[in-house]
Amino acid sequence: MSDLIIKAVSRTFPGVQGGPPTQALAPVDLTVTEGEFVAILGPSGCGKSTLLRVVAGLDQPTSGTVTLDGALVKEPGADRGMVFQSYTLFPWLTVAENIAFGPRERGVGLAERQAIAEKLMAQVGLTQFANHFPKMLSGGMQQRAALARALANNPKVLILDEPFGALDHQTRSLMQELLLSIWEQHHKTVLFVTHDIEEAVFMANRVLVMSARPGRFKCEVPVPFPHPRSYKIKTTAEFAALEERLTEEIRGETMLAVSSGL
Ligand SMILES: Nc1ncnc2c1ncn2[C@@H]1O[C@H](COP(=O)(O)OP(=O)(O)OP(=O)(O)O)[C@@H](O)[C@H]1O
Repeated sequence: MSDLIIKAVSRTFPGVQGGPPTQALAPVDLTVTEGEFVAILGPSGCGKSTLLRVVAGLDQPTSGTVTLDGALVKEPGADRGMVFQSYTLFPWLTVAENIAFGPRERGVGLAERQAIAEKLMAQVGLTQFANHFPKMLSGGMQQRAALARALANNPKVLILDEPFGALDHQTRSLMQELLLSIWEQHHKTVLFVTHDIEEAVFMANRVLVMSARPGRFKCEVPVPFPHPRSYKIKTTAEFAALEERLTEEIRGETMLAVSSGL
């Protein structure tokens, strides 16, 4: 099983210009089993992005370890695909070239990487924009391309940090449905950070709430809705009850964060 195991991971940043160090993350433990979709919510500044950066191998923990499929994570790798809030496509590459970038880096031949790009462009609805450059695309289209690029190496885990945070409400809802349908087809392991409670409940199998900084996991809420899920579940009483519970949990932490000036 290619479980993602986060064991006693903490991160403290050194002080800036003689100031005190910042403990972003208390030691946290989390096991995400293969094929699970886990969403993480928490107040601003509680260390969510820090945790994802460590899992991605973009940052080193102060203590603890991250293992994927038993292998220690030390640096970014093709086994983890990432999408961030800010648009991170290479501006000098077309949509097709952006998506094929990872396979090209791994030495995949031209025909095979073109086939990968075509399949993924069809999946995210960008076939007609294969030769467009990122600046010619809307924000939603850029994030669809970013998602396709993250999937192109067929990663074991998708690491998504507020990927829809900059999108308008309607585009965001469509992106949630797209990601959910991709998950329902491929059952990738997903670690998803968001500020949007509805988004977390709609897509995840399990929602974790982090405490105010230094972040630790405060509570865990399983999401029992069966798949495939329709956007219509958002209007059910069960959905509203989960949202309400999570709102209460996060509200307490956000008030703590604000009162301590985090
Ligand atoms: N490179 C860094 N150097 C110093 N401090 C940092 C660095 N990166 C993050 N921090 C601090 O660590 C804390 C956690 O930051 P992080 O970005 O992980 O929070 P977050 O929960 O993702 O916030 P948000 O929800 O607002 O994106 C913050 O206090 C932040 O200022």
